[in-house]
Amino acid sequence: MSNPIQLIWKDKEALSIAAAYHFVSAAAKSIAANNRFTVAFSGGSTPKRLFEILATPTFSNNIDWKKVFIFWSDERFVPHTSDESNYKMSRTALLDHIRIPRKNIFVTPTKGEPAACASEYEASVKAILGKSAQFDLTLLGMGDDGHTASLFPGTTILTETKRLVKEVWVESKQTWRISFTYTLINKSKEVMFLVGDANKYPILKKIFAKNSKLLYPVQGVAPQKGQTIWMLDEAAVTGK
Ligand SMILES: O=C(O)[C@H](O)[C@@H](O)[C@H](O)[C@H](O)COP(=O)(O)O
Repeated sequence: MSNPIQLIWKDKEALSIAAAYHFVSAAAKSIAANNRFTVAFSGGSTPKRLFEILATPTFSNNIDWKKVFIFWSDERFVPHTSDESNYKMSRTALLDHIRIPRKNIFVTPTKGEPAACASEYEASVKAILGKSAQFDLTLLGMGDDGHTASLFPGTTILTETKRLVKEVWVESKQTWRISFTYTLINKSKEVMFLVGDANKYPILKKIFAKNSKLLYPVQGVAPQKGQTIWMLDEAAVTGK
């Protein structure tokens, strides 16, 4: 496990542009090495801005989308047409504007029972990634309660070790979610957190403190063989 890298940008816009450059370069490297780029998207307003930037020709023309395979690190258990859907957000911000084969987009199933949908999604992950279950890049955000993906404080998924994807009941939101587990996230070659805004400061301060205690789900993200990059803005690291 490599030490996490922290990069601090002036504001959310600068952070998103930097993340877009990083995404282009990560895609190019993976495609050069393995002829494909496997990436997990996340929800939240920060990834949304990244996706909008990636949709502009400057960025999208530099990505060989035919070789990009997209999953979601977590999804709300709502129809794909719902404004709550992370897939819908990604579609409107990015996927509708690029030429990517439909077969490269692995939308989280959200019809029927959450447990069956989670198993089905796990099977898709295994089918595409094979035994290694290693994404080239996993994008994550962080909520102001310290959750990441749908690994919320106090939920049973936090102690799941066998599964790669699981359904989770989130009491605080009275809703089902489908989420990657730590096991899957921590196999990733690279994890990139996108965290902007002053409301993230109280948690960042605690988790980046020397000898920090294990307090929040986000602290369980530690890729075994991969690299974590925190893309932060000044507001998130100063609280101002
Ligand atoms: O579904 C959710 O609970 C949110 O989408 C969440 O997972 C999100 O990633 C963080 O709250 C960060 O969101 P921001 O990028 O908007 O700060």
